[in-house]
Amino acid sequence: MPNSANLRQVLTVAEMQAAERDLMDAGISVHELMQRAGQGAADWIWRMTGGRPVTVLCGPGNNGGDGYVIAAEIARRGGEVRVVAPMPPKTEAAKRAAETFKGKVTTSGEGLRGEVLVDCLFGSGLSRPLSAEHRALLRRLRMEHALGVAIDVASGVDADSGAWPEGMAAWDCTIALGAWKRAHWIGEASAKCGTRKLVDIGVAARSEDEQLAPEPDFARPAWDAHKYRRGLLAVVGGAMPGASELAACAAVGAGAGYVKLLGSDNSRRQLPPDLVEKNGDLTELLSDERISAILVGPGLGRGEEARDRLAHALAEGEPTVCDADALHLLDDEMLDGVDGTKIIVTPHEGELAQLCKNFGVIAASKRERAMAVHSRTGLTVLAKGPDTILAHDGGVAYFPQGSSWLSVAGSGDVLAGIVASRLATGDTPARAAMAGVYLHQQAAREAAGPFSASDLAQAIPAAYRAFL
Ligand SMILES: NC(=O)C1=CN([C@@H]2O[C@H](COP(=O)(O)OP(=O)(O)OC[C@H]3O[C@@H](n4cnc5c(N)ncnc54)[C@H](O)[C@@H]3O)[C@@H](O)[C@H]2O)[C@@H](O)CC1
Ligand SMILES: Nc1ncnc2c1ncn2[C@@H]1O[C@H](COP(=O)(O)OP(=O)(O)O)[C@@H](O)[C@H]1O
Ligand SMILES: [K+]
Repeated sequence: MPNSANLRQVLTVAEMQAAERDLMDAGISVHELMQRAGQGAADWIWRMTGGRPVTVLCGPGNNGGDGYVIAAEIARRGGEVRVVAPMPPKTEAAKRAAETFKGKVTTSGEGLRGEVLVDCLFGSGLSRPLSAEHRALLRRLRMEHALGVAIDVASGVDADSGAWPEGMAAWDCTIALGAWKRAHWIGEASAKCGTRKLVDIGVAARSEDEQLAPEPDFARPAWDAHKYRRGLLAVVGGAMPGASELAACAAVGAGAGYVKLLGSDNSRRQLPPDLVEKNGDLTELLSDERISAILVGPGLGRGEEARDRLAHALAEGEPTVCDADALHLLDDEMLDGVDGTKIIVTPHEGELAQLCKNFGVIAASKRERAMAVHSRTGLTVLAKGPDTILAHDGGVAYFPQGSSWLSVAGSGDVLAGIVASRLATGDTPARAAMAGVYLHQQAAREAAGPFSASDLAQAIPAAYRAFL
C-alpha cells in the first residue's frame, strides 16, 4: 500500500464531493477528472485481464460515466468490449463520456456471456437501496462473467458504512477512484470487495483524521543496544496463566529486548526457555525502574484479586496494554488518577460493548463506539475483528483485512503481546497498535493457516523480518 498521505486518506462521500469541488475550483473539469479516473481504472483492468473480452455495466451517473471512459480506452487498446446500460447517461460528464464509446451498447445484456464484468452501475452516489430489477441484472451479469471488477465501490454498497446489499456476490477486485472510502476497509463490503486498487486523480490530502494505517518500517537494534534499552515488558499474569504466557511468548519476537512474566503463584510449570517468570508481591515486582511497558488482562480473571492486580499495574503510570479480562474491569473508578493516553485497550466486539457499558457510551457502529470510548477516556482503542479499526489521538486508522485463520482461540492474546512489546520499545500507543496489527496479520501469512495461537506466536520473528 502506498504510504503518502493523500493515498492513505479515507474519505466519506461528502468529503469526496468536497475534494471534487476543490479540484474544480483549481480549474480541473469533471470531464478531466472522469478521464483520469476511467483511464487509470482501464489501465488496471487491462493489466489484470490481459485483453480478455470485457462487459462494462454503466449506470446513469458519473460512475457510469467512468464506465464509458473505461470501455472507450479498452477499445482503443484493441480489446473486445461491450457496454450494458439499463438507463441512459444523465449527467453532462457521463453523456460526454458515452459519446466517446463507439462500440455496442445494449440495455439488458440478455444472453451476454463474457470473461470480465466491470461494474459501473452506481458508485458513491447511491441514494437508495438497489431495486429488485437492478439487483437481478447485476446478479445475472456477475454469474455470467468469470471475473468481476467493481469501480469505486461495488454497486449497492453504502460507501460510508460498508453495508453490503443482501444476496450480492463478492467481487474479485475493486478499483477505488481518487481516495479510499470507508467501505473499502470496514463492514461486509471490506471482505467482499476483493483485491483493492487505488487510482490517483490528484485529490490532495484533506485531513489526517481517517487514514489507512501506514505499514511499520522497523530497523535493526542500535549498535549500542542492550536488552533493557530495547525495552523491558512486564506481563502481569493472573488466575489462568496460559493466556499471559502465550502473550509473553508473542512479545518476545516483536521488538522488546526483555519480557518478564509476573506470575501470581509459585507453581512449577514448564515455561518456554525464553520466558522469565517472577512471582511474588506485584507492587514490588513492578517497581523495577527498567520496566518500559506493561501488559495486563490475558488470563487475569475478573474477581477481587484480578481487580487488585489491574489497579496495581495501572498505578505504575507506564505505557500499558489492557486486554481480555482487564477490559471487563476498566471503568471510571479504575481509571481515576490514571493517564488514559498511555493506555491501549484491545477489545473484540463483546469487550467493546462491555467498555461502552462501563463508560456509559452509546453509539451505533463499531467505528463510532471505538471513537466514543476514546474521546470519553483518552484510551487508544484497538477495536479488533475482521475489520479492525484504531481510534487514537490522531483520529481513526483502518487496516487491510487479515487472514480469517486468525479467528482461533488465543489469537487476541498474541496480538496483545505484540502490541505491548512495541509499546515497550518506546513506540507511541498509536504506532504500537498499528505495527501490532500488521505484525499479527503478517505472522498469520507466515504461519499459513490453519494454525494454533502458539504457531502464530512462533511466526512473529519471520513476520518482523518482512518489515525490516
Ligand atoms: N467525486 C469525484 O471526484 C469523482 C467521481 N467520479 C465518479 O463519480 C461517482 C459518483 O457519481 P454520481 O454522484 O453521479 O453517482 P453515481 O454514478 O454513483 O449514481 C448516481 C445516479 O444514480 C441514481 N441513483 C442512485 N441510487 C440509485 C438507485 N438505488 N437506483 C436507481 N438510481 C439510483 C442517482 O439519482 C444518480 O442519477 C463516483 O463513484 C466515481 O465513480 C469519477 O468520475 C472521478 C471523480
Ligand atoms: N474473520 C477474521 N478475519 C480476520 N481477522 C480476524 C478474524 N476473526 C478474528 N480475527 C482477529 O483475530 C484476533 C482475535 O482476537 P480475540 O477475539 O481476542 O481472540 P481470543 O480472545 O481467543 O484471543 C483479533 O486480532 C481479530 O482481529
Ligand atoms: K460501481
